[in-house]
Amino acid sequence: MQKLLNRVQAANSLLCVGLDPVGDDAQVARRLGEVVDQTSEYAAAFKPNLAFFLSRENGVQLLRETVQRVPEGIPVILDGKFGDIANTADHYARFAYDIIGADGVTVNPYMGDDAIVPFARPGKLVFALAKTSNKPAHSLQDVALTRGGSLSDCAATIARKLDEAHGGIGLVVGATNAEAVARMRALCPEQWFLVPGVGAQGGDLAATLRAGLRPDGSGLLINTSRALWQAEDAAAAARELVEQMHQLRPMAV
Ligand SMILES: O=C(O)c1cc(=O)[nH]c(=O)n1[C@@H]1O[C@H](COP(=O)(O)O)[C@@H](O)[C@H]1O
Repeated sequence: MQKLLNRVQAANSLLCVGLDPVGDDAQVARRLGEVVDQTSEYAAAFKPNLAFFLSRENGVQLLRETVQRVPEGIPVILDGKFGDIANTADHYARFAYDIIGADGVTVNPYMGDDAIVPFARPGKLVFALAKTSNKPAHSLQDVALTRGGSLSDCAATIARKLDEAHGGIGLVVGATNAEAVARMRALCPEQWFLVPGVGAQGGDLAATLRAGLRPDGSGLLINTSRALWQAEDAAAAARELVEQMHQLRPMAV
């Protein structure tokens, strides 16, 4: 987490710039460069979504170039929502870290601990899906377990225990349900949450910060993707979000 902590402090920002590139090849190559360059000053992290690269010819190469363009010191979280058994997960980890050069990943914990642990390497960040931003997922994640709590509570608890054992493991919690953010924070008081859903999905930034910030005023990475990609002035849009965070945060990071 050290790279993330250093960057959050240096930029005084909790903004994660999501990179979900759409358009033709020429537009995408140009716009990716613009968004990275224009938002870097305000970015605590970048989160390229793997699907948006894999759906293009030469997408892996484009992803590598994009990661290389991110200034030194800003963590890159590869959003692949990886989630396979241990030996397969190990290959995904090699792809994300050794081929792409990412500092972190998102993982889907449905297959259990061994879908997560191969990604836990010194200096790397692993964000396990716990309570996602999309409403249809709740028919699964809200299932009540006979032993108490819901499936998403269980995912959060697994992530907390793995963090205690391995370090560097956080949660993905959607910004579309502030109550759920508060619940996840109650279950996992210390961990970092990657929080998508502000912007195109209509998540409430103020309510999310109130519900999810730790007492030290940190612990959340607020992701927005389409809102920055589509902005006429990505720098201004990123700056505005960071300024809103400063106004809403009870304490400096
Ligand atoms: O893991 C994620 O990043 C993720 C989890 C989640 O619960 N909801 C969610 O929207 N995401 C991702 O976050 C990004 C949200 O994009 P925007 O809705 O355009 O800001 C996309 O890349 C999604 O795949």
